[in-house]
Amino acid sequence: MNTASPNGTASPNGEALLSLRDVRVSFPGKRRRARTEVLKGIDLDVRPAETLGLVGESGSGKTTIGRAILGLVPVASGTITFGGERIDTASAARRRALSRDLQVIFQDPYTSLNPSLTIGDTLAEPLIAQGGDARGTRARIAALLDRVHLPADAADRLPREFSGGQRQRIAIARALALRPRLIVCDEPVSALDLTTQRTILDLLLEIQDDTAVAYLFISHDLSVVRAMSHRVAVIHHGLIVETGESAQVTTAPEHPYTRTLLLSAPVADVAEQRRRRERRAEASPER
Ligand SMILES: Nc1ncnc2c1ncn2[C@@H]1O[C@H](COP(=O)(O)OP(=O)(O)OP(=O)(O)O)[C@@H](O)[C@H]1O
Repeated sequence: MNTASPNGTASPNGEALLSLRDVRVSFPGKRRRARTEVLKGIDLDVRPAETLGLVGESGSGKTTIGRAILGLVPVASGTITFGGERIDTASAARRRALSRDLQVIFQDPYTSLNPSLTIGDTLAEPLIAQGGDARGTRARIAALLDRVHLPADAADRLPREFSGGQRQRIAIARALALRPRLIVCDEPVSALDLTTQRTILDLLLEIQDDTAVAYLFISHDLSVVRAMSHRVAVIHHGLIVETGESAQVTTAPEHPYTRTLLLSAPVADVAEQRRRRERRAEASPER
């Protein structure tokens, strides 16, 4: 069975592209030699060409999952496999090779681009690192800028000449440079205003339609996750408490924490705010 998608395509079932099994990550704690376990046994699957939304409150461990997948924090136990290959134990050289297939877009477009490199050089870096020649690299940069709806002359300019939304387009172009199979999108629109958010989200959907790239879409914002994802996983205190089809998780959640998350999501509609207050009061009459 295929699942309905936010962008009209279907989410293919079957073999996962990325799998996390019982993944645990801990950091040094406040007391000497003590460690704080931040991920407490994460199980996750992202299928080819799908968007898995990962939602949870601040500090629940979302970014740490993304960083563990990218090899930026050590995994204490459990396994991460990508395309059938175990990657949590990959060497630095293998990691560099994996960056062809596994990419990331960070939250802050103001710090994620090197301020002293032109956009052309920023986009050329991964292409040259993977052995691209000068002519092919120039053509690919032009195609990437076109792909993210930026003019060709953007290649000669520096990041400071671009707005936050345009910088995020550049970060997306850089992530796409090597035609990855999966992009970890870590809060890719939360630093942007609402109108710009919509255009960046539309761009990500458009790119997925064209390229069948899979996204692990990390956000604290349930409405954004609902709009973007085929399936949604909910994280609470370092554990996945619920995973399911986006519509099901965001309208008829099974876990009490997901229900709380839904009721506390901000809404513009005043009548809906009132209804939620009433539902919250019913859910906890003692308050
Ligand atoms: N390098 C680190 N060293 C120590 N503690 C860390 C480190 N990275 C993250 N943490 C802690 O791990 C917990 C989870 O952090 P993480 O950034 O994964 O949460 P998050 O769900 O992405 O939150 P947010 O939405 O605020 O970014 C937090 O308590 C954080 O302080």
